[in-house]
Amino acid sequence: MIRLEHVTKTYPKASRPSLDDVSVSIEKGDFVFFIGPSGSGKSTIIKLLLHEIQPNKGRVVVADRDVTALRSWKISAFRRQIGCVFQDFRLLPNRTAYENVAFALEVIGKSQGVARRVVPEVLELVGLGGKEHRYPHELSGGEQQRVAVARAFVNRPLILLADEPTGNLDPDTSIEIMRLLDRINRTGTTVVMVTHDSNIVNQMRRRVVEIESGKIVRDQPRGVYG
Ligand SMILES: Nc1ncnc2c1ncn2[C@@H]1O[C@H](COP(=O)(O)OP(=O)(O)OP(=O)(O)O)[C@@H](O)[C@H]1O
Repeated sequence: MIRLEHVTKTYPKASRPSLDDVSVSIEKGDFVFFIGPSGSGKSTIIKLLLHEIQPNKGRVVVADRDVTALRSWKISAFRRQIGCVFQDFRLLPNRTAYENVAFALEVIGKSQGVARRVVPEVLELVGLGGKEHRYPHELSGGEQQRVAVARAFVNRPLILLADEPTGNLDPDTSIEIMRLLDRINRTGTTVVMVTHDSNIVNQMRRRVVEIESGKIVRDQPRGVYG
């Protein structure tokens, strides 16, 4: 589902590569944690997968597509296959939970009729039934992240990328969000998550890929934080 082949990324003006000859392969339906110290290159991987940045060397393959060769007019269709969740939720503040999720359908041209059917279903799935009409500021951090997960999942993406999704949440709320990601993974969605949260990694016992100074130093099935 995802392959990095000998990927090197050096940002402009940087003195050393942020990723240095990295190769990793992720199968359909996998659940993978990327861990490592601050600045080790984890978010750079996420940005490469989203085609936000290009590698200097190597190939990035996502959903059987060589992302490095993707034509610009194909980028938005490509990104539709990927749902994203971030540490800071990134909800639209002046739209309700329902509208935030419906917006993800709207931008890909789905009708309001489809939204009326699908959005309540997915909000129910993330445990927000009854809170559809709340604005983000009327929801707790955990609830806001549930909205973000619902928005990421509403198009049933092949891949869910989560960059520190529990970074702003307390331990109990973090576990609830992880349960949700686990459920989504069990529907066949490949989940790639960047995290510093050792509790979560140790509880989930999924594949762990550890990065240090732009290199993979550990790749372990059912790993722990270490
Ligand atoms: N746009 C940029 N321009 C120059 N250097 C960058 C840029 N983005 C990231 N870097 C550098 O690349 C390296 C890897 O950064 P990256 O954000 O991938 O790390 P990370 O592992 O996600 O860190 P954190 O856990 O703190 O989020 C760091 O040394 C960082 O300073």
